[in-house]
Amino acid sequence: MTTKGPESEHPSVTLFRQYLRICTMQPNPDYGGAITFLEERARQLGLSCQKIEVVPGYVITVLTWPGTNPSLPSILLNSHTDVVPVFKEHWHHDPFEAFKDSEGYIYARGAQDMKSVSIQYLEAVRRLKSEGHRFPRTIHMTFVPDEEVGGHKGMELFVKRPEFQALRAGFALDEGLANPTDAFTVFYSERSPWWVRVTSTGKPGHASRFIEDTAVEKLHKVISSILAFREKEMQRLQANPRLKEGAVTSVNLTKLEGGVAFNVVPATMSASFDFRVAPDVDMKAFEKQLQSWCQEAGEGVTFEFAQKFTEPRMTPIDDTDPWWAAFSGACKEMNLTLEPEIFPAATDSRYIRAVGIPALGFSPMNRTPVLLHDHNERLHEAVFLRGVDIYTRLLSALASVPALPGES
Ligand SMILES: CSCC[C@H](NC=O)C(=O)O
Ligand SMILES: [Zn+2]
Ligand SMILES: [Zn+2]
Repeated sequence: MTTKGPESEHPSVTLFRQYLRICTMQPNPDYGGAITFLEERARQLGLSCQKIEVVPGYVITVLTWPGTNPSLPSILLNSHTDVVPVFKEHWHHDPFEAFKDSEGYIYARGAQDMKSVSIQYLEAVRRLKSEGHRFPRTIHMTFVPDEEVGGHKGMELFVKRPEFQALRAGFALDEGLANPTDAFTVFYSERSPWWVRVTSTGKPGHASRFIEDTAVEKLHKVISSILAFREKEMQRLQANPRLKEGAVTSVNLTKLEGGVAFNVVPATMSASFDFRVAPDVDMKAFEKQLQSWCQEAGEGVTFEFAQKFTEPRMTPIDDTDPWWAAFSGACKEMNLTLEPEIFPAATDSRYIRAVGIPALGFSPMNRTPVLLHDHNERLHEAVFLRGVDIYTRLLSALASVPALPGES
């Protein structure tokens, strides 16, 4: 591909790179900078801009393009403004410079997750507006904080607010993942994060002795049970090529804490696990399973949750569903191949679905390696620009879905 000089760069790419330069990295995101940028976009696009502070310092920004039939439920385009931390020494370019190499790859934290999508929404709306289109359904673009640390000060609170109800969302789009093949992945559900800390207590003493009933011995038993379960789920995934990662439950041991000295047997030890529970799992039974793994290990072994989501939902993906028909129909017209899957991690879609709004996770990045949260996160400008084209068609289709039975 020939390299274009900066003077010939597509304005959507320039805007994308400007947004990437705002350092909204956790744990100290420059949310103010992002909001100022979005307010300016609203002004330029002639859209109204609402700001809803759900917790002091945590603002949801909503840009609205009214439809011609405001009595119809709206289309919600959600994206989060925060990004995850970087290990700067592993990057080939400054992660907040949005460097574009001679081939057209844009390197930046947030290039895939998910500042690309935010700008693609905005640029698709800009294009449709400038071409003079109007659609029956209102389109709201929500820009939310806090997603990367769980959304507890973002979307989780927002969906319970009257301002959210007032948007009257009938259908939502949120983030997905890149796909290295020619196809595009679309997510109709997601696994539920369960962060579990197991704490074991036992007899302390001098570390030169064979002390019985130690905290470590019992914790070791729990770890073995959970890692055996991990192995079983992994085998189940590997044995069935039809199963994708999101369809089984995963777990990783992510923290071990305890101990005071080499020669002191500690009275307490803990292990932290990141479970991602598949949406078809009976959650009550699964919690009982956790309980029995702890009980079987002996006295004084307990567990607590640092994160527990229990309301997974599936967005319909059969052709009789009008939203899916509009989404997949528009993709078909563009000759895009879709691969519907369950999102393996967690996004704000889980809160949207849990209040009864169908949502699809979709980030239009094909022929792109999955680099979210990774070093050298990058996106090719051509893939980015094609994404704007794709949203242009998708929004036209979704915002034109006629009144559904029961909608007025
Ligand atoms: C479970 S709260 C943290 C949410 C986070 N989301 C994106 O990576 C994730 O770890 O899935
Ligand atoms: Zn994300
Ligand atoms: Zn992320």
